[in-house]
Parts: sequence; structure tokens; C-alpha cells
Amino acid sequence: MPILEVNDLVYKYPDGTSALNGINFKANKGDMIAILGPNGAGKSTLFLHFNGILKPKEGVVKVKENPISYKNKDLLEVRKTVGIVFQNPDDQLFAPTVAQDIAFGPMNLGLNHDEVAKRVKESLKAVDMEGYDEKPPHHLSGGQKKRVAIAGILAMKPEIIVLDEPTAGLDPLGASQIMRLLYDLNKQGITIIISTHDVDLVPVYANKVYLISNGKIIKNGTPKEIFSDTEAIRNSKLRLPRISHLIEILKREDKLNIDMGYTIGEARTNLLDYMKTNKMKIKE
Ligand SMILES: Nc1ncnc2c1ncn2[C@@H]1O[C@H](COP(=O)(O)OP(=O)(O)OP(=O)(O)O)[C@@H](O)[C@H]1O
Repeated sequence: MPILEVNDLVYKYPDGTSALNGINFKANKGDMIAILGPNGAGKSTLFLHFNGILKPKEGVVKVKENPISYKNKDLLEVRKTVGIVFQNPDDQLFAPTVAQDIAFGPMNLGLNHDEVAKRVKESLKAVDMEGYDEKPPHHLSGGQKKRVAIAGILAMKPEIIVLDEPTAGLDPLGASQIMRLLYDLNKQGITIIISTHDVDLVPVYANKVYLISNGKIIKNGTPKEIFSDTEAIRNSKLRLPRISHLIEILKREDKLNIDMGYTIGEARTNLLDYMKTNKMKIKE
């Protein structure tokens, strides 16, 4: 059963910009989906439709098979189910302290004080930010702000978390830590949808990929299906993961008959297989 579905979605901004031109998208429960596409492709605009912040000009958005009605009561339900973490945490964090910020969402759900306090504590623990309760969010580093923004969404206990470029602006370790956190949340059953330009991380974490360009989905499939379509990758102004690029060069320039790999683990296995097949010496 799709937990989130978009059919033939068309959206124009009030100034007349055509941002989405007939999008079809589907997330099943437990998916970890990466949406890839060049700047201005329509990723953020699509995300704003996932929980009813924007209303389509044409088409339907369904959450747990129910089309969003855009009535206030329905929107509250939708926002309980679908949480969005914006690209810039400064757009999301506004309370004087971290704890107050995280409490804002659950308080709006009408939960009692004890439940709100419990959720704040649990969410801070989940993002590894215990002890930061009383810090003003603007004193935090970029990576810490992202974590707090994610905690604020987790405190609503959503079934789907949508994150607009969660690793943008983070150092490599910070980016890996955020992806690991999302992976763990996904393993706990939360459906995760991210947009990203970081193609190296995609095959490691995502089970499905959508390519978007000029407000249209140009391809969707597994990371392997997407990255083996060099034309689609080129048209989306993307590149192969670095490790796949190396294998491609070894195949093309050095005529090594190695199977393609999209993660370091896969590439390592394929390289070792190649060496074994060709009776090259490997330390056993
Ligand atoms: N508030 C707005 N008013 C008018 N046009 C807008 C508005 N926001 C976005 N757009 C336009 O809509 C199109 C899609 O933009 P969007 O921000 O969804 O792209 P994106 O794929 O998220 O890009 P990026 O990778 O740069 O974040 C672009 O042409 C953009 O200029």
C-alpha cells in the first residue's frame, strides 16, 4: 500500500513560474527514497505538496490513500503523519531554547505537558543531542541545528519524514552521521524521503531513486537502475558515484572486465572477484 502518492501534480507559483508539470510519485511504507535533480528542478516545491503546505493546481496528493482535502482539520492529521525538515534549519528553529523548539509541534497537537516533556527528551536522545535542552538554537553549529530540526519533527511521531537536502552544508563526518541517523529511523519503520545532490550517499542508503528535471519525473528505480542509465544521469546534470566512476575507467581505459559497483562495499567485492577469477594474488 502506498503511504504517500502523488498523481499528475501540476503547480505554478503566483508569478506564473511552472514549477511542477505532471508529477507522479509513490512511497511505500518503509521506503528510503532519494530525489535527485538539478537546481530549480522542483524538488522543494514537490516536498511542500507532501504535507499540504502547497495546494496543487491540478492533480492529487494522497496520504495513506486519502486525498488531502486542504481543510484545516485534515491538514493537522496530514502534518501528524508527514513531517518536513526544511533545507535551512534557520527557517525551522525559532524558539528561545532547543527544548521549547522541539516542544512546539507536540504542544500544537494538544498533548499534555508530561507527554510533551517525554517526547522532547526522547527526540533529543534519538538525534544524540541530550543535554542541549536549554541552549538557544542560534548558538548551535550547522550540523547540530539540523539534528534539532529533525528532533522537532520526530517529536510529532510522524510516519513519514521528508528532508530537503539534509546533508547540505555539513562536513563529511556530519553528513555521514545525519545519513546514519536517517537510516536508523528508517529501520525503525519510518518512511524517509530526501532530496540531495550527494550521489555518493544515495546507493548506500536509498532503496529507490526519483530523477526530476524541469518539474517532471524523468526516471525512477533502484539506485542501480538509475546510475546505470548514463543518459538520464547526464540529462539530470548528475554524475556517477566516485567509486562507480573509477570502475568505469578501469573497464573502459584498462579493459578490466569488472562488474560495476555503486558502493564501496560492492566495488570491493567485484574487484576481489575479478582478481580471483584472474588468479591474481590476494592475501587469504
Ligand atoms: N516562491 C516562488 N515563487 C516563484 N517561483 C518559485 C518560488 N519558489 C521556487 N520557484 C521556482 O520554481 C522552480 C522550482 O524550484 P524549487 O525550489 O522547487 O527547485 P529545487 O529542485 O528544490 O532546487 P534546488 O536544488 O536549487 O534547491 C524554480 O524555477 C524556481 O525558480
